[in-house]
Amino acid sequence: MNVSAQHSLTEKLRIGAARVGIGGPVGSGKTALIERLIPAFARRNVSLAIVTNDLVTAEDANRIRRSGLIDPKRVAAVEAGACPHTVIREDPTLNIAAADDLEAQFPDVELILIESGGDNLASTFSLDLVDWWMFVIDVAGGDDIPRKNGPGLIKCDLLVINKTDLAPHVGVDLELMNREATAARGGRPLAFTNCRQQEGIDDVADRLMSEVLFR
Ligand SMILES: Nc1nc2c(ncn2[C@@H]2O[C@H](COP(=O)(O)OP(=O)(O)OP(=O)(O)O)[C@@H](O)[C@H]2O)c(=O)[nH]1
Repeated sequence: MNVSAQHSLTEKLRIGAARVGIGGPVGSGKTALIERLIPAFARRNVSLAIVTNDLVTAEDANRIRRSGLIDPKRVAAVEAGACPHTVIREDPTLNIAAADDLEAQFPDVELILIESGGDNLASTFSLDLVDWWMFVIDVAGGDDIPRKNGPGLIKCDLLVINKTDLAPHVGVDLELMNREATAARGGRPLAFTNCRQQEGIDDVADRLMSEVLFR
């Protein structure tokens, strides 16, 4: 994490919940990752709230509310009405307001996960909105994705490569993907997950515990 991000994180923690972005292409498994992280944070006694972003619906928020994993009132929906990155980067006002509202309703909240709508590889989060962010790609999108050097993949605090269970079915060499993604990120961290079989989820949760919540 760079110095300004660290500073922003320290400032934010002093006045409220830490805010963590989850971005990535359509269908890479952002909502599935949140559904796995909710119980992982419950086991770690972290008070959680969630903001989802969709284009013109509240589809992802309703899916999480229906899951029974979290109090539905702790899930807020933002309808972007535009390219998803506009409301997480250019003008994050709607998302900041949604997170502020959750904090006002639930003063004990320690961590707010903000899921972007599915976007392209150039999608990034404003540090006015989040303190730390993940970018989720999936194995089925192709093992050439890390070689494309998209800003989302390069700049995020943690790259998550999901759907490892599909690797044998789509001819992806996970070791090669690991080497190329690590090189593209200059050695910064990445995690492999399989949300279907809950693999790698605890590693992601533990990283957030130490890097974001300092616990
Ligand atoms: N095989 C497999 N399927 C997965 C995994 N994670 C998610 N999926 C499936 O991939 C599809 C998309 O997952 P979502 O969690 O909806 O993806 P998303 O990134 O939130 O999608 P958008 O919000 O539309 O951008 C669903 O059918 C999931 O069940 C995984 O690790 N393995």
